[in-house]
Amino acid sequence: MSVPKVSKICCIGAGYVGGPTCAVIALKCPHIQVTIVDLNQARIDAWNSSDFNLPIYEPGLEDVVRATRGRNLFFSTDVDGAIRAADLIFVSVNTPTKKTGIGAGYAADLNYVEKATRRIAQIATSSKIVVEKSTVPCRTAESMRVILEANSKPDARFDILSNPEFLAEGTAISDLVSPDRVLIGSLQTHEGKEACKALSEIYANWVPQERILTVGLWSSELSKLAANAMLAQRISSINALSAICEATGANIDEVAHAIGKDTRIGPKFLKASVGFGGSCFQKDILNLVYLSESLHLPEVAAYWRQVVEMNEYQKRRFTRHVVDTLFKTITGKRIAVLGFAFKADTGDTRESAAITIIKHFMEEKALVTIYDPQVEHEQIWMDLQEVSPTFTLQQIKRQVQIAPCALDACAEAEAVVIATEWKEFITLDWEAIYEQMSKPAFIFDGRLLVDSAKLAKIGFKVSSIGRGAEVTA
Ligand SMILES: NC(=O)c1ccc[n+]([C@@H]2O[C@H](COP(=O)([O-])OP(=O)(O)OC[C@H]3O[C@@H](n4cnc5c(N)ncnc54)[C@H](O)[C@@H]3O)[C@@H](O)[C@H]2O)c1
Ligand SMILES: O=c1ccn([C@@H]2O[C@H](COP(=O)(O)OP(=O)(O)O[C@H]3O[C@H](CO)[C@@H](O)[C@H](O)[C@H]3O)[C@@H](O)[C@H]2O)c(=O)[nH]1
Repeated sequence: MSVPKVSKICCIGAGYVGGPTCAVIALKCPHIQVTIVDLNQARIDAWNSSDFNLPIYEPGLEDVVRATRGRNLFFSTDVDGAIRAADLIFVSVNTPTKKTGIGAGYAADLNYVEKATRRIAQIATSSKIVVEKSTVPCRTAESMRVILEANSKPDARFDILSNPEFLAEGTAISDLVSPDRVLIGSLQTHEGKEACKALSEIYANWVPQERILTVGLWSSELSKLAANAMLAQRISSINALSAICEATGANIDEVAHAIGKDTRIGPKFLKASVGFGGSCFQKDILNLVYLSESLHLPEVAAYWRQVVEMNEYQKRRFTRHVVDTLFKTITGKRIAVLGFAFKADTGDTRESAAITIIKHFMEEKALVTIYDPQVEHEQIWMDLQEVSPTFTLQQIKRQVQIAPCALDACAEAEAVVIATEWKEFITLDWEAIYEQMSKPAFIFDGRLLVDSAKLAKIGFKVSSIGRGAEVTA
């Protein structure tokens, strides 16, 4: 068997990964027709919208879609048609943490992956390369293979590859255009290696060969969980140190800079924060914890679980510090929360630290005003309802407001909390904000974003994560 020729690609799942990933493939491979399909009609309509009001906010994404949509990139709800036509199918559906049943709270819910796999087996009338793009537990490809083989038509054979995605939201397009590496896992059989070559050739249209790593299937699957666990572990480590800094007068930025200069450690992912968020870190570590427990490795499970526990501690510690500083009560006090997304340059709020912090503020009966430049208001209400099921939406709205700009959010507030590292918060008219706030005016910088000395000069009482005593004028 020779390397299969790929002229048509189907991507199942038009979300944060499927959309940008396959849009960039379409951009870089004009000779390949790429169809991204989803069951969610509203999402597909947004991808197809005439004013390019795309379902996700990602810098540079609109330009890529403008250049390719209708040329060799198509969005559709015709899942079966796209499966039938494709030579290669990416499975890029969601794999959230299970909420109920065996492994609830830890294991990945593989229901969406299984449904997509069964659909492929049912519909395909010719051979396909099926690529796991979703983040899945180690050996999921084996389950996919069994399902596909048990249900396939006589002329259809399937080769399964693992090709985890490493893009980060907010920088997805540059990560995809210039990835640190592309990882492809395959069975080490002749057919597996040929399928791997077919996918490598697609990436080779723009990714240098030395950055395309080909490994075994299980190594590829595990590497994705491992990469996220290692990245999150760095953040929990620096956040643990930030607590020591606050208690001793050391400065976490100085510590991070000093240790990051060691080339064995490196400077990235050492920014102390109010806690990591996003749809991946927590989910993937919990998945690794579950995997370790399933493999009867309780010490390994406990080690990784601690990364998530430290993150929860950091969020609790931050809220407690706000309450303590505001004279041990925030009941009825106005608090402006700047930022609701889990990081800057995205409208995504999944597992955002802001959600947990605001929940704690609501429990303390504070009056919260939120401003975020990208997050849809409906999303904020949905997130707050989900995190506080004992509150009705009406009750939430009595305590929480959403402001159209940062200045409005801060008006008459007693404290400003910076929860997301949006650049625009650095250059706000802080003097005007100070004028409008109750005094003493507090700022709690959960992202080490603003110039605390400058703000202290204006009159603010500034408190930054991982910095000793509060900076005041
Ligand atoms: N978000 C990220 O930055 C990121 C980065 C790397 C990897 N991942 C992983 O990629 C996967 C997808 O993540 P996401 O953030 O894009 O999720 P998402 O929820 O944004 O998108 C998944 C999409 O799949 C669709 N879908 C589910 N089942 C389907 C089916 N049977 N047929 C057609 N469509 C179906 C859903 O409607 C949804 O639109 C996850 O496993 C995630 O862990 C995410
Ligand atoms: O030094 C840092 C770096 C990040 N964060 C926070 O950590 C979270 C995650 O940030 P980031 O990793 O940049 O964004 P994600 O989009 O969640 O990307 C991660 O998760 C993706 C999904 O698996 C992977 O593909 C990426 O490689 C991995 O970086 C965010 O809340 C950040 O604010 C910090 O607090 N300090």
